Amino acid sequence: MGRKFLVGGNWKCNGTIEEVKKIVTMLGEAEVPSEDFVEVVVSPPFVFLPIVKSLLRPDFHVAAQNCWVRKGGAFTGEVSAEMLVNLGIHWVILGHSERRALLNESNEFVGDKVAYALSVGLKVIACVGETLEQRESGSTVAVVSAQTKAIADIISSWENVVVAYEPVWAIGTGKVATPAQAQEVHFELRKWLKDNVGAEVAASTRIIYGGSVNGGNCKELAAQPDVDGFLVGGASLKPEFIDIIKSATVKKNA
Ligand SMILES: O=C(CO)COP(=O)(O)O
Repeated sequence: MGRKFLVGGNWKCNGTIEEVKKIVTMLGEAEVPSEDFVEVVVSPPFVFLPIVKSLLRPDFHVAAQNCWVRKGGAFTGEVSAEMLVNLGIHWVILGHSERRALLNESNEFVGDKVAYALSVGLKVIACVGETLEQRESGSTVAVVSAQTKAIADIISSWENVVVAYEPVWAIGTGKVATPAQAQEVHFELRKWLKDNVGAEVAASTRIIYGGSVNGGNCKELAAQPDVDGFLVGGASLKPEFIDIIKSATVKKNA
C-alpha cells in the first residue's frame, strides 16, 4: 500500500516574523525520522510563505492555507494557485472548516478549488469534517461523504490529494477524537473511496486526522490502521510538533 505518514502543521492566522523564525529554527534543529518514513508540511499564513520557504530545512515542505478557485486576475485580496507555483510552493490546504463555516465555502466551491489547484500541479490537503450537531444527529458519515463526493465528482486523479478528517468539535477545543472515533470515520472515508472511486485510490490515498492533536495523544491515534498522519493546529507552533512528527515511527515499527 505504501501510504507515507504525513504530518502537516497548520499555523492558521498566527505569528510575527520573529515568531516564524523561531519556529523554523526549532524545526531545523530537530531530529526526526527520515523523509522515507514521514512527510512534513508546514503551512504559514500567505505573507510568511517566502521567508519560511527560504529558511526551512529542505526535507520539510511548505503549504499555503488557501488559494483562489481559478486563474488569477481581478480578484482583490485573493492569492492564485499559479502564484504559489511561482513561489515554489508545492502544497495547499483547501476546505478547512474555519473557511467553510466563517466564509461560507460550500462543498462545490471547495471541490472546484481542489480541481483547479491540482490542474496547476499543486498537491492538496483537502479537509472534511462534521460539526458536533451533525455528529449527535448521526450524520457524520453522510456529511464527510458529501464533502468528499464534491471533490471526487470533479477531479480525475487522487494522486496528489491527501484527505484531512477534522471533526469541527475537536478543532481548537482540546477535545480530541478518541482513536476509535478517528479510526471509524477514516475507515468509512476509505470505504467511500473504494465504493465510489476505486480500490486502488482507496488503498493509496492518505487520510490524516486533525483536531486537538498533541504530543500526548498522537501515538495512540497514529497506531490506528487508517490514520495516515495528522493536520496539527495549535501544537504545530510548539516544540511538541516534533513529538507528533516522531509518532510516524509507530507505523514504521508496525
Ligand atoms: O484545524 C486544525 C488543523 O487544521 C486543528 O487545530 P487544533 O490542532 O488547534 O485543534
